[in-house]
Amino acid sequence: MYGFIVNKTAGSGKGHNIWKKTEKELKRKKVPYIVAFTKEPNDAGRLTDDLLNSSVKIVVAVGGDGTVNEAAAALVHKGIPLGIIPAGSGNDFARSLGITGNTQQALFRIFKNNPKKIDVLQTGDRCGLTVTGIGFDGKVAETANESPYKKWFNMFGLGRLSYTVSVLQVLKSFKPVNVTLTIDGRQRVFTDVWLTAVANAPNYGGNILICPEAVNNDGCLDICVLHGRNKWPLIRQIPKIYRGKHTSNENISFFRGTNVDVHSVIPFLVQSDGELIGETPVRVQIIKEALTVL
Ligand SMILES: Nc1ncnc2c1ncn2[C@@H]1O[C@H](COP(=O)(O)OP(=O)(O)OP(=O)(O)O)[C@@H](O)[C@H]1O
Repeated sequence: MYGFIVNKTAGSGKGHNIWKKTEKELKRKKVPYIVAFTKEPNDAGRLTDDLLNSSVKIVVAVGGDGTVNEAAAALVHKGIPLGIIPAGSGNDFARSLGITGNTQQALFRIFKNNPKKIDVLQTGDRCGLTVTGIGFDGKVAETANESPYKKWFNMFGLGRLSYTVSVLQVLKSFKPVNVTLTIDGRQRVFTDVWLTAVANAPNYGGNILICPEAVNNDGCLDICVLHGRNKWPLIRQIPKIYRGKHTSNENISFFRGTNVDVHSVIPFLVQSDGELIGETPVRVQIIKEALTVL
């Protein structure tokens, strides 16, 4: 039995149409399923907990990164696989697994039932699947999520552009600060840090390849630090950062580890999977093979 958790409001209402398509296909194929609809934030986690107490053998999240994140957090170490039908504006985690926006293909992938164990990020007490971003993109997540244009871009199928517009907005006012990273016990101090990205998957923010080498089942965090007093050298790198080609630059440093503590002189906002989750100081750890995905 499949258990579907559906956020009809994901992608500014795209979730509703995508569920209609999915349901039609399930009925056509006479697939046994139950469905529960989210009504507010955190419902996906609660509804997944309910499904774990039923005869459901596979949980499928129909929504964006927020919905998928909540369902995944409830499935950590439970061994029940998570399938995804992308319906959000970013869909970064789905994309990192190679799941496209084609609903039928996403559903066929679930029916194929080829489970894979992956690592997850733990940021404070929160579970994450893609990237925890500290500093610049914490502010970008706040700006994008509160922006009136996110809804409009979504309506025209241009959800990824809302992140780009937010990046440009935050660039105007953001002030870098000194940051200390302690990676597996080794301390590193950076001046004028814009962003520390701690990744389990290469992409975030609508397919920005911030840590192009990140792999979700290698037991490692990939860490990228953007630093420098002057913003222009970093701005010039933005097109390269989008394509993951920013790997040799004096203002950009990469590290690997299993555990990183991030302290900043002034508190920096922290986002994980696109949701604001707090401020520095923060600890991010990898939890090896904690989630099974389809
Ligand atoms: N019925 C609902 N009404 C309002 N908010 C909801 C509802 N159901 C879920 N939510 C919340 O909406 C938030 C956004 O949902 P989701 O991430 O699925 O879509 P999105 O923001 O459009 O996509 P993405 O995160 O990929 O950009 C989630 O954090 C979720 O908790």
